[in-house]
Amino acid sequence: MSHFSYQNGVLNAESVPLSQIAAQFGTPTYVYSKAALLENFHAYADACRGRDALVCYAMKANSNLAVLDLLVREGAGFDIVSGGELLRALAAGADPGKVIFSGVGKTVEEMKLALDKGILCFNVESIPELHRLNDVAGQMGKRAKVSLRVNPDVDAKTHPYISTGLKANKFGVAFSDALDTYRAAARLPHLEVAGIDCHIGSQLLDDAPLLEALDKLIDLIDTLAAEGIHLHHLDIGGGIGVNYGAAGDEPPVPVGEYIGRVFQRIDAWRAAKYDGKPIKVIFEPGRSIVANAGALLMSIEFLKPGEEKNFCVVDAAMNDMMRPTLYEAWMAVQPVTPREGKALCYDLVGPICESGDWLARGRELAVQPGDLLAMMTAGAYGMSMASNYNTRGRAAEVIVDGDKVHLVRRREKPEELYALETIIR
Ligand SMILES: Cc1ncc(COP(=O)(O)O)c(C=O)c1O
Ligand SMILES: N[C@@H](CCCC[NH3+])C(=O)O
Repeated sequence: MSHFSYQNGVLNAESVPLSQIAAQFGTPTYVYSKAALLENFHAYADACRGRDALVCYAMKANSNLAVLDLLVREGAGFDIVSGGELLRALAAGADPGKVIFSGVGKTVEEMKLALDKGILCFNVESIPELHRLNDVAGQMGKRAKVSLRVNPDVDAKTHPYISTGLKANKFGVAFSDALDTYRAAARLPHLEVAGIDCHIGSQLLDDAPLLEALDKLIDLIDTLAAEGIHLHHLDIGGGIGVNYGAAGDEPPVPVGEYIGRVFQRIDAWRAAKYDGKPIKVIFEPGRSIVANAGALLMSIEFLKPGEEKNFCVVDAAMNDMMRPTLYEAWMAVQPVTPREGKALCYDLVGPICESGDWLARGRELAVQPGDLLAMMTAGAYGMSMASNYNTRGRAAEVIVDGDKVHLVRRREKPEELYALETIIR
């Protein structure tokens, strides 16, 4: 169910008109629906109920503290990729015992911080990383729990920039090297081999590649068990993709169905081969928790008819939402208060000095300067990828809860953007 809908001719977030939010907080503003966030998280959590499972929200998708806090209160764990994300998760009250640390380039300082805070597991991606973590843990008198991120060489059939599980990608340990790498890890005194992990890519609409990767991990767990290396958890990586609403797009497989199929396979395997030994299952969804819970609200500055194209110049830009220019991603754009009248075909562009500064192309819109537009399904990889390019302050963020609106990040002021810099005299 969408928590953004037209009521009395105005697009609402839950029961608040977006026009009211724009009047109160200005534009561009990210608007999130609390009900949608919770519903999306519960699609995972409910499907895992009664199971030894953990949903670790991949906070890179949207790391606003208020979003994290809502998920902490629902029992979420977190998938982090930096020391900064760890501190952010802890600031939101996360239980470090539910935090897993992914990423190919963990620094010594990040490892120290994570060991000090007592995270659940490091998802290690290479042999040099294993050695670094072993050294750091040894110096601290600790044993680090590790899982190897195995690259199962499965085609996720998604955009090449967000496909991560192929041999050509920088991520993980090659499947053919996994056994030797586990043996090496098991010999290191300050590591405890705890699990296995993979993440083959993002925005997967079909779960077949995910299940193919799961089968490969299961085979490897059996091979390891035969060598006396017993794993306690299996982490299958990111979640299912979302429906961005482009014409002809396939709908994503429902989250509950996907998780059901994961447990079916795991149950069949444990009954047949793994002697019914317990194994915790970890999921790392990001996009599917937050994407459709968010919209980017913007105003039209100018309409600029061109010889070849008409441009609709808005006050949001590629620094607020990178997905279109970075991946040629199609994002839905809706007028907040639709007008009667002739629609024209527009490219939606921002004020940044780059031809790549576009948010949508070839959209039929009946609009006037000053009108509000909402970019839909913008809650994931929107604000978290925003920058200050062109010395633009990042957008405000609000969370709507029923008829209440909470400002959860105020708009940056231009003078804050150079406050960290120093002139040399
Ligand atoms: C290691 C890892 N886990 C989880 C995710 C989250 O993926 P998604 O947002 O597709 O659920 C990502 C991002 O692709 C990732 O790199
Ligand atoms: N940032 C990407 C997803 C990358 C996922 C991170 N591994 C997007 O907007 O679709």
